[in-house]
Parts: sequence; structure tokens; C-alpha cells
Amino acid sequence: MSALPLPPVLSEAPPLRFADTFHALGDRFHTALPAQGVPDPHWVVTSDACAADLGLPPDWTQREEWHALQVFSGNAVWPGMRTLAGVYSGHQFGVWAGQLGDGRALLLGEVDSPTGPLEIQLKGSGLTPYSRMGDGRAVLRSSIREFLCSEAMHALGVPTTRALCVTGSPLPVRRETIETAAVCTRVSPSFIRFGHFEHFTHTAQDPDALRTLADHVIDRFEPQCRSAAQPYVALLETVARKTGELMAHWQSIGFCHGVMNTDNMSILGLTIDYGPFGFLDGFDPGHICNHSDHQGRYAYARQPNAAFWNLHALAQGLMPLIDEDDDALDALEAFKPAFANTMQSRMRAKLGLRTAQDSDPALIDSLLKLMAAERTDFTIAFRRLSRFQTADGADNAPVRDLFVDREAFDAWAAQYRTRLAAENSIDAERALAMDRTNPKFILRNHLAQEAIHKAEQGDFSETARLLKVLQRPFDEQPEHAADADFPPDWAQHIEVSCSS
Ligand SMILES: Nc1ncnc2c1ncn2[C@@H]1O[C@H](COP(=O)(O)OP(=O)(O)OP(=O)(O)O)[C@@H](O)[C@H]1O
Ligand SMILES: [Mg+2]
Repeated sequence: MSALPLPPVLSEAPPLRFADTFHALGDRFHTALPAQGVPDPHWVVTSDACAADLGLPPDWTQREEWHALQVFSGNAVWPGMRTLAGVYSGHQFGVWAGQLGDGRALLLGEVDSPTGPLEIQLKGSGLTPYSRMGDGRAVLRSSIREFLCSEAMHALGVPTTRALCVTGSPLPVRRETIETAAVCTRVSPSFIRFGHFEHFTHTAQDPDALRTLADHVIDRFEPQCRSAAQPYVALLETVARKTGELMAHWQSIGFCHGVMNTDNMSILGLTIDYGPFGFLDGFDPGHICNHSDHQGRYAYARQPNAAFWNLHALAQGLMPLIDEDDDALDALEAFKPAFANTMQSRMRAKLGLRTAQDSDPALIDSLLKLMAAERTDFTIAFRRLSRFQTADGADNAPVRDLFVDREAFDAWAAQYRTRLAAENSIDAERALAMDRTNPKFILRNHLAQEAIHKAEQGDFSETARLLKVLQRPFDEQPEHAADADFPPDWAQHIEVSCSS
């Protein structure tokens, strides 16, 4: 890496209060260095919602004296920002990969925001000591995908890292073809991953640093663990529970992550690293969204198992802090009820059921089996089910006609009708409730692809439009009905490039 001029520290900055807790852990955890930045940056897209959560005023991009465009391209910093790249390790596709780290991400700083502590991180801002064979860059295509999906998932109520903005640059970046560079600014209470803990146990073999890191996570994010008999066991149990809940969120909206390596698993149970992700179109439990996942390790239906496997890797990483293997194993068990209970309650909500009955799992299962047999569109089917009418002889054609085997659907619908009657369900009330849980709009690959196609020609209007639609995924938005329609035939053939 050649020596780079330090980016200027700007004299004027928005009134953000920067904290220093991760930086203060010391240089066993990170390398302080500036971003490489990009030439001639331009705005691609910004999220007003994320900016507001961070405490930025609404005109944050227009205040010329703040030079926000330069800051979020890695070309300047605001006072109080301390840029650094963190070190972590991890298991990739079940195999120990050794040291990894922020190879193209850079922490700008931690903000004490109105919504709590939030870190700001650039992705694609150039080489770091952890770049290995990579170029430290991200391309426009992958940055738009990460940006849109982060904000879409947040609006869907799924725990996730957020995205503040994407900036673009004419800087060429070599992938399968020559593309252009972009920087995606992400926002999260923390970007600490399972792999951070694995790093200090298996790579650095530094139990003191491991304890410091665990204490940092407990003190800043999970203080209730401190009063437990064994705080580190309590931390593991908390992560297991949150990860179980996260998996239920993913499964219930048909989200496939694609790269569930332990370096992409958040210690706070957030969705992190939007790469070759995809939402289910037709319901296929075996769907693999990552074309380099040849074994289907991270296929849709396997995601909860993959998460549980990853939690075992985390437990191994925490073992130097835990006396008994059995305590760690017991803590991991928290994953199972967290996943099962959240899944059951989310699926009941998707069917508009207010109460719980023993027969519900079978009712849910038989619908999913029917959908799997016909590859019924996951999102459209549940959204249309919101309009299900219980009256005898009611015409439920919008949902019924999604199934070729109408008789099979009718048989299921008869059970559903009986179940709804058992809790005196009222059609109109149920429809309203179901519309708040079954999204109309998700980021289908072809929608992202259209936005990217225009953006690559310098037109960012489709990216901005799509962001606005996805920020209200449960609203009807009839003017954007086409975005909720079946994917066109050509969309089945989109290959999402894994080189991001
Ligand atoms: N273009 C690149 N240059 C340098 N390092 C890279 C590049 N792409 C990936 N890496 C590094 O390879 C490892 C695994 O990559 P992975 O695709 O999971 O992460 P990522 O998408 O770069 O980042 P994140 O997990 O922060 O979203 C990480 O250490 C990552 O920093
Ligand atoms: Mg990653």
C-alpha cells in the first residue's frame, strides 16, 4: 500500500456527538488508517430516514460547508471521526478461513445519536491491512443492492444494519467486466461479528483481548448480562436468542442471505452484508440465491440450521471465557425456542390468527406444502390471502387462482375458514392486520436490476423511486402496483454476480 495524503479534517460539521468506545479498545482490535477515497464523487442515493435516525438535519447534503459528499466518499472527515479498519476471522462455508477483517470497510466513527449509539462505516473506501487479494473497492451495482435492501429490511421490521447513502465515482473497478466504484455508507449500533470472537481465540490466541471485546459488547449493548451469574454465558444465550428471532424474520418474509459465514453474522442479531441475497419469488424451500454456493449450504430452508452451526462456532470462540462446555451448550439451546416461537407467531400473524391453537402448525405447514408444490409466489400469495373472505360461497379468486390445483386450495381454505370461525375473525379487521405483516413490496432482483441499469447510465431516479416504495412495504401504493406484480419471465434468469 503506498502512503496516501491524509484526508482533510473539515472545520464545519453537523452537530453529531462522536463517541470513542470501539477505537478506545486499542490496536489489537483494529488499525487506524484513512480511507483511500474516490475521485470526482457524486451522489447516487441518500436515505432521509437513516439520516434522521443518526441525528443529521434534513438539509445535511445541501450544507456546502459540511462537504458531506466528500466525507461519504472517503475524501474528508468531520472533526471527531477516527477512521479505522477492524480485524476479525471466520468460518466460510463451514471451513475455517483464518484472518479476514475489514478489507474494504472503514469505520468513520461512533455517534451518540437520538436513537442510541450508532457507528458509521464506509464500504468500498479502499485498501486496508485486511484487504488480502482484494482491491478494497465496491462497485455501483453491489452498493445499490446493499443500500436498497438495508433500508427495505428496516422498513419490513427486520433487525438490520442501515444504509445512509451511496456515492459513485468514475474510478474503474475490475470485476467480471470493468465497472465503476461506489461507496456505501452503513449505519449500525455495532459491526462486530461472530468472527471477531473467533479471531481472538483461534487466530490471535489472546484471551485477554477476547475478554475485553466481550466486556465491550456487554457494557455497551447487553448490560443485563452483567448481573447474570456467568455474564459470558448470558451473552452467548442472548446472541443465540436474537439470532433465532432473526432467522424467523428472514424465513417469514422469504429472505435468503446467501453468505451466512461467521464473519457475516452480527453479534447483535442484525442482518449484515447484503451480497448475493435474494427474496423468494415462487416458494421453493431449496432456493439457493448465491450461485457460488454449490452445495446449497445456505439455501432458504437451511438458513436456521446454518445460523445454529454458526452459533456453535461463536461458542467455540467464547470458550476461553466459559468454564463448562455444558453451560455453553445450554446457552445455545436458547436459539431453538426463540426461532420456533417467533416463527409460529409470525406465521400466525401472516394468516391473520389472533390466538394460538395446537392445530396451527399443521394448518401453516399444509399451506406451505401446497405453495412449494406449485411454486406459488410467496409474497403475492400471503398478500392476497389478506383479502380472504369467510362467507360461504365467497369468491376468493384472487388467491385461489394462484393455484393450478384449485381443489387442493379449496380443501385447505375449508380448514382455514373453520379455524377463523373458531376465533370469530372479522374479515375487514383481519385484512387490515394482515396487511401490516404481509408486505406488498419487497426488493425483487429484477427491480434492483432495473434501478442499477439506469444508475449505470447516470440516471439515479429509479433508485430513489424504489427506495421510497420500499420504505412503505405494507402500504397499498396503487401507483406502484407494477413493483408488486409477478416478476417478468426474463427475471427468472437474472444471475446476481457474486463479485461485489
Ligand atoms: N474487494 C475487496 N477488497 C478487499 N477485501 C475484500 C473485498 N471483497 C471482500 N473482501 C473481504 O473478504 C472477506 C469476506 O468478504 P465478504 O464478501 O463476506 O464481505 P464484504 O461484502 O466485503 O463486507 P461486509 O461483510 O463488511 O459487508 C472480508 O474480510 C472482506 O472485507
Ligand atoms: Mg462480509
